[in-house]
Amino acid sequence: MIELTGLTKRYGSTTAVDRLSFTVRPGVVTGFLGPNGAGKSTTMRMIMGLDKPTSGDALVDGTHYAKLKEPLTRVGALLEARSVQGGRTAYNHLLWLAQSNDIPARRVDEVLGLVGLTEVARKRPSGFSLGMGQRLGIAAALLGDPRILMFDEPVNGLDPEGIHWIRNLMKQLAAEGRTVFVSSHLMSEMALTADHLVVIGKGQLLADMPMAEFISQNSRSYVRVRTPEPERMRDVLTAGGVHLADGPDGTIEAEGTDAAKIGELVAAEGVVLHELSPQQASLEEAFMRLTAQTVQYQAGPGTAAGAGLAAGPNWQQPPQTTAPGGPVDVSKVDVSQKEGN
Ligand SMILES: Nc1ncnc2c1ncn2[C@@H]1O[C@H](COP(=O)(O)OP(=O)(O)OP(=O)(O)O)[C@@H](O)[C@H]1O
Repeated sequence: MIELTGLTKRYGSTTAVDRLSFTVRPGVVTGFLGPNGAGKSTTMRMIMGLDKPTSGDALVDGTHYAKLKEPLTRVGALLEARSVQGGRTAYNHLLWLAQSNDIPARRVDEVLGLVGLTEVARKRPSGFSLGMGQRLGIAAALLGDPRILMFDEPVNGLDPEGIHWIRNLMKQLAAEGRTVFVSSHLMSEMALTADHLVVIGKGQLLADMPMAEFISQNSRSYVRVRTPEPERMRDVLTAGGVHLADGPDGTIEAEGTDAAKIGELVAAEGVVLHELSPQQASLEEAFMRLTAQTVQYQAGPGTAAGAGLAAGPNWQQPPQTTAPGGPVDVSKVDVSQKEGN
């Protein structure tokens, strides 16, 4: 278990992590999301004792990482900045780590096999591709067979087969009852991997809840309708009490009702439909919507994000999201450092 209590980190006038309190529990994959600069890496570094909190606490299994004896057997981590001694072979790098934590040498061969690097075990990591480097970092994290695993952007540089592999690996590690905490920018990947989400923006906690709840709380459900008779259809549906919004490419988005009701209303008036499809928001949409006002580095006009396509031009303001420790109204999160836009 990983427990954060009021964890805060300031660099001069920048508050990178702002009173974060949450618990990462065993048995599920917990995704850690936030826009660029939200404070994910800083949080993970503090959990690993690599950065000292300005205030607050980060505990792994009830203690500080720095106080763990043979830490690799308790916590395995792949952090963004990997430190692999260029002169050592992959095997010797892992062997050196194993020996420093009293881990038997045979475990080195095991983890090399597990991550698919057996054939290059005697090669130096300086010649490795980004994906191979990630695999070596994952091998190091798994070396001590720890109960707690943290991965910062683990699929970075991996090919589709590698991404598939790490997804299954994480699920398997969680199914074995381990604590698995993973950050990623790839929403589609996170949606397939994580059961639970912790979302931060500008260092503050925005959400801490199961994936399904996060998507339903932070997204709008609607039915997409396409018709060659838009005016007639608008009249019929509006008269039927359905709220309508303009969608892309001449589609109409009907809110607050289901496809069956819309079908019945238009059929009664003989309006022709070319499409009637309920829309389920994706994790990406829900994430963009929740964090829209906490994004530090934002694209300018003319890009998808700058044009507001992420949230959709007709979307309402984000709802209040309840996080442990109190509700956070994202519209009130400090946006004073926001750039551009
Ligand atoms: N060593 C440092 N000195 C000064 N500022 C720092 C330092 N490390 C991080 N920051 C700042 O703290 C904030 C959080 O950075 P952090 O790297 O933790 O965010 P992140 O969520 O991991 O971002 P990304 O998704 O882009 O990796 C940023 O504003 C960053 O510029």
